[in-house]
Amino acid sequence: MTLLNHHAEGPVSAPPLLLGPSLGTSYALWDEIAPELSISHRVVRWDLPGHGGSAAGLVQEGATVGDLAALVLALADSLGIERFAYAGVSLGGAVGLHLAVHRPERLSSLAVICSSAHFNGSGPWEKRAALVRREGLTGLADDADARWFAGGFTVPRLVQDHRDADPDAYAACCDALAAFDLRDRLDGVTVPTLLVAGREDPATPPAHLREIADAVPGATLVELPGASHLAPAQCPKAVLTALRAHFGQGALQGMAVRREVLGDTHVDRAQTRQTPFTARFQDFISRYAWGEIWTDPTLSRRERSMITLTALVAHGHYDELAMHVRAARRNGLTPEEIGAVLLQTAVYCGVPAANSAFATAQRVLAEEDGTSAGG
Ligand SMILES: O=C(O)CCC(=O)CC(=O)O
Repeated sequence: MTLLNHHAEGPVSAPPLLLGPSLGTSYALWDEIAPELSISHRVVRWDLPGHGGSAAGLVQEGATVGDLAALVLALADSLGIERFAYAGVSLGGAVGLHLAVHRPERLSSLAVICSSAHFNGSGPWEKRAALVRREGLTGLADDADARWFAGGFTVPRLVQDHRDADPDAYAACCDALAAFDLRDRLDGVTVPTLLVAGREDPATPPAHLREIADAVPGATLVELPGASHLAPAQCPKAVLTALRAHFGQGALQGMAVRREVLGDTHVDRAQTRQTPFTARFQDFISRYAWGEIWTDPTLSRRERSMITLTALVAHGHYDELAMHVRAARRNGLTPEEIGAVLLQTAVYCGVPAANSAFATAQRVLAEEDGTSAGG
């Protein structure tokens, strides 16, 4: 299958972040931002069909945002990326909203920039698609600066990309915008969502982003003064700051839970011992184990402690077991309950494993509670 043209940067082991472009542009829209984000993420930016380096034949007349989202998922699949953070501008943002509504299991976090849950109905886009199918893109590209940028700013490369886009693919993308309306699905979005609006954006003014922010539970809205429709190109620093804060949230939240469960002493020690070599691993633990798994309310912290103790016994990780016996006490398990968990591991993990586990737990409980853990 032909894939969307894309550019990947950043460590392959870093959390994936996909960046989507707006109509008429290419992944060059992210030139000022992607290299910065790739310090902490595996950044994959992609081109719309018939734009940049993507084949025009990837979309046909009557295309939908769902079709574009399917192409993005095919790209992610081809790169072995199951779950990813996503940021998109305008049509690229609509793709992100579609994924959040229809394929939430694929998204860890979403940023929708200068975009909307609807693009003012089908009329203007049907007209634009017909114009481009008839006359090509030259006229529209000539006017691009006024639609995309504020205050005489321009990015010649992006305007050139607009001029060079394939008219039929561009028109098919207009068809997708014409049919797009997710307003009545926004209250079901569960992925952490950031909205970024350009105060000077004539295409998707702040009211469009505010409408999403008001409907999506827990969403955050940032409005950028001086930014028009292509905020990542015109105000890259402000957009980068907003994206960093949003996509770094998992690590912050995870660190708070990590401290609650493992205690400040342990976490401070781990932080002090951190080196450039281990920093990525420490960040991964905070963000993923603590920011995603331990924060998931489906199971209580007591239940998670019981599962974790069992898994550590099963694999003979006695140093980690000692740490998690302390965590289990902090999560409310009594010494008797910890003993009952370890007794059960004797059945499912084996008596020698449980024997070592009891010795470890007895030592820790004696230190923690100043008792001999029931003798
Ligand atoms: O180029 C424009 O006129 C803006 C088009 C729009 O709002 C959709 C997009 O940028 O993806």
